[in-house]
Amino acid sequence: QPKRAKSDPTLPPNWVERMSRSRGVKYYFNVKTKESRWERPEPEQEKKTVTASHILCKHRDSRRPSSWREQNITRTKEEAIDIIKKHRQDIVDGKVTFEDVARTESDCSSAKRGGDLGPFTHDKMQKPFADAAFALEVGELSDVVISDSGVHIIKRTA
Ligand SMILES: Cn1nc(-c2ccccc2)cc1C(=O)N[C@H](Cc1nc2ccccc2[nH]1)C(=O)O
Repeated sequence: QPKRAKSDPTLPPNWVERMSRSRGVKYYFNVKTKESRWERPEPEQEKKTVTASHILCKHRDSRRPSSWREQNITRTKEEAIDIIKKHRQDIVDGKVTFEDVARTESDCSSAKRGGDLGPFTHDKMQKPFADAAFALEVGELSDVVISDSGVHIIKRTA
């Protein structure tokens, strides 16, 4: 009889709560899809999606301080905020397009698509990012958004 996964009534079907040995924090695992995620899946997962692009500037305390553009990222969080603010000003001033900045400057692997993340439901992204993205009107540019990944600006595209 296989060990039954501890089923938690407040989790959606097939989701179980686990403990990450390496980080010593809880994470969630879907025994059916084998998907794992840090964010707790909400029972009434919103099916509403937004489509957005972002520019990410990582820093030395980012969840993964490495990217396609820089093997070992050592800038401070404050420096990352300054960099993102400069990008945002250049975009607002019309000196550059969001997509062109994302393509060369973003520390996210979505850079190759001009920062496009595609459509996503609220539960799929880290909360601060999802909250900011879902608060935008289509076409709107966010203020600076801080997540465990680093410092972002977000443009909602649909
Ligand atoms: C959420 N996501 N989508 C892509 C993506 C999408 C389309 C095409 C290629 C990559 C990459 C990622 C991703 O998590 N990238 C991380 C950085 C990161 N952390 C994020 C947190 C919230 C939203 C986007 C984020 N991107 C990385 O490259 O280290």
